[in-house]
Parts: sequence; structure tokens; C-alpha cells
Amino acid sequence: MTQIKICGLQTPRDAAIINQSRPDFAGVVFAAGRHQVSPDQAKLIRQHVDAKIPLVGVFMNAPESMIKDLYDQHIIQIAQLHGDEDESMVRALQAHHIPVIKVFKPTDEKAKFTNAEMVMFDSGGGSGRTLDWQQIPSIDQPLALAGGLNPANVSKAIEIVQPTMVDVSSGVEVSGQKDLALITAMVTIAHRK
Ligand SMILES: O=C(O)c1ccccc1N[C@@H]1O[C@H](COP(=O)(O)O)[C@@H](O)[C@H]1O
Repeated sequence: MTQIKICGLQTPRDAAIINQSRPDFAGVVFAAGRHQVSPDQAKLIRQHVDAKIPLVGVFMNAPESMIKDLYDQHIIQIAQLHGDEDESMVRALQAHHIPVIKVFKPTDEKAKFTNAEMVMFDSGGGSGRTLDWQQIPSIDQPLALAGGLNPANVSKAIEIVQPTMVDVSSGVEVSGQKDLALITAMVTIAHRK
């Protein structure tokens, strides 16, 4: 079974889709872009997503205090860092009991030396572009694969990369909105592999 995270939730309707489709993790984006939510929107989403499904906060060079506040308010349970955050930031969040997913490009040697609980390889901030899956390096930690995944390509991606988790946002949307049928298909495929 490959774990799956559905990212970029913005509304209680998205939360209802998550509760029906049952991914392992859900995500809210605090980084700038079309999926960005405010802390108040994220709080509303957390209230609507089943408590058994952890909510991952996606950040790009956000202040440590912001991430800790969101964790302390029980809005997020995990931090996903997409920016230039260094290892001191990773360790500071972990010292606050926040599990960290650190995002790297596959060519970045730093991926081999992070203390993060999980390493994610992504093509770049919700761009919807796929990586060259053959070029994903092996690492010691659990590996998450993101970037342009969708129900049509996730099966092949899992076979090649063998990740612990796949992460998807734009590939399960229709006209920019999360889609129940696409998310259900994606979760089913990941959980079968
Ligand atoms: O979605 C965004 O707008 C975003 C902005 C800044 C950093 C990350 C962002 N999204 C994350 O990117 C990956 C892959 O997304 P996609 O499937 O290629 O659309 C995922 O973790 C998103 O949450």
C-alpha cells in the first residue's frame, strides 16, 4: 500500500470530499499561490476534516513562530517545507514535536543529509509538472513523490519510484476545484499499489 496525501484544500466542501475518499493525509497551503489559505480558513478546514486524517501545512520560508502557532492551535499536525529552510529550522520544529516533510529537487544533494522525518521530491510548488521518475535518488528516510501526479500516471510513478507516499494537488482538480471522482480514483490506485 502506498500512502497518499491530497493537498490544496480550501473549503469545507473539499474537506467533505476528503472524508469520503479517505486519503492518509490532507494538506493546506500557506505559501503564496492559487491554493493559499489563511489561518482562519485552515482552522475551518481542520474542523471539517475527520480528526483521524492528519492535516499537513505547506510552507515556503514561513516564520518558525507561524508554523508553531498553527501546530499549537491543533490546525496542522505536520509541516511540509518547500522553501530554503535549513536544518536548524527542521530541528527547531521537531524539538516542538512537529514532524517535518522537507521538499527537495532530485538533484539537490542536501536531500541525503536532512533530519526530516520524510523527504519529498517535487518539481516545484504546485506547478503540476512531472519529474523524471528514473532520476529520483535513493535516500534513508521514507520518500514522498509529488509533481504532476494524476490518476492516469500515478500507477507508473509508484512502480518506478516505490515511494512511501504520493502527493497530489492539481491532478485531482476539474476547473481548479477538487473533484471527488478523481480523488477517489487516485486514493484507490495508491492504496492498491
Ligand atoms: O499548490 C500550491 O500552490 C503550492 C505553492 C507553493 C508550494 C507548494 C504548493 N503545492 C504543493 O506542490 C505539490 C505538488 O502539487 P501538484 O500535484 O503538482 O499540483 C503538492 O505538495 C502541493 O501541495
